[in-house]
Amino acid sequence: MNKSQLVEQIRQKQSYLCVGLDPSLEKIPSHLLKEKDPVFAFNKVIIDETLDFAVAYKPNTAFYEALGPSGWESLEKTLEYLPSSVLKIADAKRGDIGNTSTLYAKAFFETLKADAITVAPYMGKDSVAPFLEFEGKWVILLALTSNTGSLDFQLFQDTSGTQLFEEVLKKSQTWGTVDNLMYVVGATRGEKIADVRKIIPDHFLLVPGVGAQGGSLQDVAKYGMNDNVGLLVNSSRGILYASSGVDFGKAARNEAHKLQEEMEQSLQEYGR
Ligand SMILES: O=c1ccn([C@@H]2O[C@H](COP(=O)(O)O)[C@@H](O)[C@H]2O)c(=O)[nH]1
Repeated sequence: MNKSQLVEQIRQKQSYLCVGLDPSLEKIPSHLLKEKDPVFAFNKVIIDETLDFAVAYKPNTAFYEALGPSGWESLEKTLEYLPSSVLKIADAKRGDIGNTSTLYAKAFFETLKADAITVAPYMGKDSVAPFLEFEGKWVILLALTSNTGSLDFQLFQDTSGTQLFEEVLKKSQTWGTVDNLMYVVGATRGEKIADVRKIIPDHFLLVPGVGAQGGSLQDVAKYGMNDNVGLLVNSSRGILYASSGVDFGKAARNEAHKLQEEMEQSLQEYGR
């Protein structure tokens, strides 16, 4: 999915919601455990119920890898099930020396057919470039993450006052374009999104951290929205586990709908 198709979907659905598909066997409703593939059965209901309100889905690969081969199979089936009208993001946080990155890229873009993958920037340009060589695919580079540990390195300032995440943005934006490179910026750092936008006004941001982590959607919209909206805001647990009963699909739908309505309001407020 290219940028204009993504923006078109956002405008059509009046939503920039990304649903995080992070299923764990301990948390999915117990009646699904009798299914042959409980993880896929769970994801399928979540996708069916939220599709009206979401433009992207983000399975975090850890939740599948932890289950061994069957988990990988559930991930494959989930990505296959998602329609081409949504952006399929593999949240895998990969990145390694060049030849290894190429194989990660093949695994996620060619074998699993994801549209986008999250990549860690720490190993530098040659670890990210192989992902950017895949036509029509997206790299989503970690810039300023939502966890408290982002204080350890990402907010570290050099002697000129530049913070590490700012350096990551400044340098890495030359590696790709606004058509194949996005950035992860946590919703828990709402006010910092204004600093991010000073460096990369036009790139899309993938913003996790609303819902279970308590980030503010209003702040994200206020500081992060650009002319093309430029935002994909993720919620995983807040949607997936809105109910642990047989009504989990409807409860997920309600949560996704609530977020979509807030998003629609913000789109109107900022004239997008
Ligand atoms: O900075 C980051 C980067 C990635 N994540 C991932 O997003 C989801 C958030 O899940 P919630 O349940 O909505 O909190 C999860 O997959 C994280 O690994 C992040 O939270 N922050």
